[in-house]
Amino acid sequence: MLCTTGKMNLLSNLMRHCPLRVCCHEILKSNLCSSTVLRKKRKSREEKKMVVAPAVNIQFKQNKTIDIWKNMTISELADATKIPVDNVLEIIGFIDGADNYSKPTSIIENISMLREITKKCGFKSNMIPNPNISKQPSDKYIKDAFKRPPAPYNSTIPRHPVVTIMGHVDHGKTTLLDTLRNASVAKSEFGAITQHIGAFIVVLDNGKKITFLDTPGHAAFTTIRSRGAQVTDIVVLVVAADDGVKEQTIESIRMAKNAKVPIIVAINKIDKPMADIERCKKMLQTQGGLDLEEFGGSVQVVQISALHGTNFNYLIESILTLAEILDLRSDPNPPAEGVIIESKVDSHKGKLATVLVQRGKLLNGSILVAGTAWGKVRKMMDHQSNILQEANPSDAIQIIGWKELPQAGQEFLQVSSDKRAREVIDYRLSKSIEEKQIEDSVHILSKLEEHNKEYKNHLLEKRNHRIYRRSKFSSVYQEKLLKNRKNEEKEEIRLNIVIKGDVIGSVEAILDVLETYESDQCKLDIIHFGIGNVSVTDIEYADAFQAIVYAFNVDVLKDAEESAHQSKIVIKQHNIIYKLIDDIKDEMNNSLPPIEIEDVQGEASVLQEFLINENKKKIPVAGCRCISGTLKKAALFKVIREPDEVIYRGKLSSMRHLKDEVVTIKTNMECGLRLEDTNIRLNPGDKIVCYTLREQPQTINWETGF
Ligand SMILES: Nc1nc2c(ncn2[C@@H]2O[C@H](COP(=O)(O)OP(=O)(O)OP(=O)(O)O)[C@@H](O)[C@H]2O)c(=O)[nH]1
Repeated sequence: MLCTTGKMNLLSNLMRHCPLRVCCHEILKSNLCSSTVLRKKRKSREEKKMVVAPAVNIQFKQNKTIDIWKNMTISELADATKIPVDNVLEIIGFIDGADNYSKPTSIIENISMLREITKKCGFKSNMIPNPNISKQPSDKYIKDAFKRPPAPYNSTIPRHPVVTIMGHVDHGKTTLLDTLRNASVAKSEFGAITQHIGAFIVVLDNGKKITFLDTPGHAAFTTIRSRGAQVTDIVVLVVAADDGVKEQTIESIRMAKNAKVPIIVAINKIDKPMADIERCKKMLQTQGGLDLEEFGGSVQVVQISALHGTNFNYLIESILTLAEILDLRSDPNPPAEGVIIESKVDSHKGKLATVLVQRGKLLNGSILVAGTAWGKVRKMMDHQSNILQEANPSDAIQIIGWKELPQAGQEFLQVSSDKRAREVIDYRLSKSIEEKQIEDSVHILSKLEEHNKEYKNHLLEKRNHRIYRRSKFSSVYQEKLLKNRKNEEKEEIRLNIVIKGDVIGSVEAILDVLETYESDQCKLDIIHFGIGNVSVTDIEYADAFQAIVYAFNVDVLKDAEESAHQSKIVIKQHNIIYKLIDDIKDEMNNSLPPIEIEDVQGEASVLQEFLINENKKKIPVAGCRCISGTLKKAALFKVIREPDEVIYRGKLSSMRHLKDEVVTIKTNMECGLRLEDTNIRLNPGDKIVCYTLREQPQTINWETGF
């Protein structure tokens, strides 16, 4: 609401300009205030008149009609009437029940109120639909593009299987893929040259096809997990017959099972003299948890030699049989949908992406969106560089025509036009900025929380230390403290790392593998990851969190190298994923404190306690017999009371044989032992163990994470 002075100023202004003075006097009479108030305010009105009242020439009752609409704002009304917004607000101040409309942004949702205000401004009104409605973001109209709902079964047709090869390092995945790829080239009419596009299709004599994904197996699974999209239909698990089930064999089985993708086992290298097929099968059953067909389960096993191409026909047959059982089908009608398998910038062809079509027919000229990238299909090619006019479900093809490079793992969708693609991208970009802001604040909050926790632990540690020093080294208390400390340490130990890689596929593959290495002893914290050479920013991240930088297939920029040197940040470069993972595992092991191992030197049994006088105090001495090993005075001792309670840990202040102070006592010798803590009383039957401490490095058991 306007203050009375404001109203006065406006009124005086109106009176000067308004031809209907009576009307204004009426307003004055009915809405404003009594003559007493007027008199009181006159002085100040006169003073402020020139300053507050804008010099406007409002032509009231000009009978002009303006367009108005529901939810018009005060400033929109000011624009329509051409009255300065301050004056419109002042006019509103005279209207009963209009108190809510006190700002230029106030929305007038009440239509009769809107008409009243327009009338008071001296205009007639013409009601029109809100012209801004198409410009306003609305929750009801989401500009994103989505997958279509699944097609009914009877409008789908069979499609060929998409297969991923997985297995332990060096078990023959690449050799198998190479032999299959070469076979597919040899079969082609022109014997075209294959190029690596991340996938290839094998066409059989009977016309049946199989698409093999030639990306690292893990990358294909990352896609499944991150997008919820089923990229691969079947996993061929390669196990070397001379090596059996190994760590990454188990990991591959776990990933396939998690993604609910069926497995066919290819026992490879059967040509090798050390090949032990039966041992392999047993290991797959017991360690891998696979129910093999010949033991009554459903997992097919094929024995092959990837090097010599032995039994490839059986492998192909097994894949086709399983595909038939899986009844793989898809909707053949446009628009197309699928997944980006790989993407890169080619120096000749520009931005290229290998995509797997999962649904619909993809034609030249189609407009595609993938994440925040879009493009128009200018050219489609297979792995033999054959130009294609169309691609169908389960086909893996290379596409040229991207405006921006899409990322591996993203789903692509066909949209109706360039305009629609831009609308989707704009929407996704604005949403991703919002999401990034939320993510950043969550990250900061969680880091703050962690910091608070660490600070609390620090206080706890300090407090424990104070109590520890004050206490009389009570052995029971020491035991408890040791236990507490172990628990606290458990919470605190973490390895912080930064990961940089050459392409998104490899970074995702690394992240995916790391996800499977969880340990309660040491938390792995990936504080930052990305694509490209290691830069100063990466070093800054690492410095802030005291992290190690892992560079996969990328270089370290010169200034980043200097910055790392100055801030003593370790950068480790690798070009084999498993070596990098092993290195991280080693670092995790190294960050664990060594555990203390007690090496028992000898044991004594307390026969009787003697109390000797010393400085008017009675000091207990244990009369013992050494029952095993040797007691060494310089070592540590613990006293164990039945049933199994350690009541003292510490040193001896004296060790005597008869009257002599000695440094060792051998088995069967009798002795008098005096503990450093003279408050500990001893009972016959107590056991006194002499031990030394040895530090032993800890290693994490990856099977259990402990
Ligand atoms: N004798 C024999 N050697 C094989 C066979 N298959 C693969 N090899 C050899 O085993 C070694 C490793 O094969 P790769 O195909 O590179 O194994 P991989 O699983 O792809 O290894 P990574 O890419 O390191 O994970 C190579 O020296 C191959 O020649 C086979 O059937 N018989």
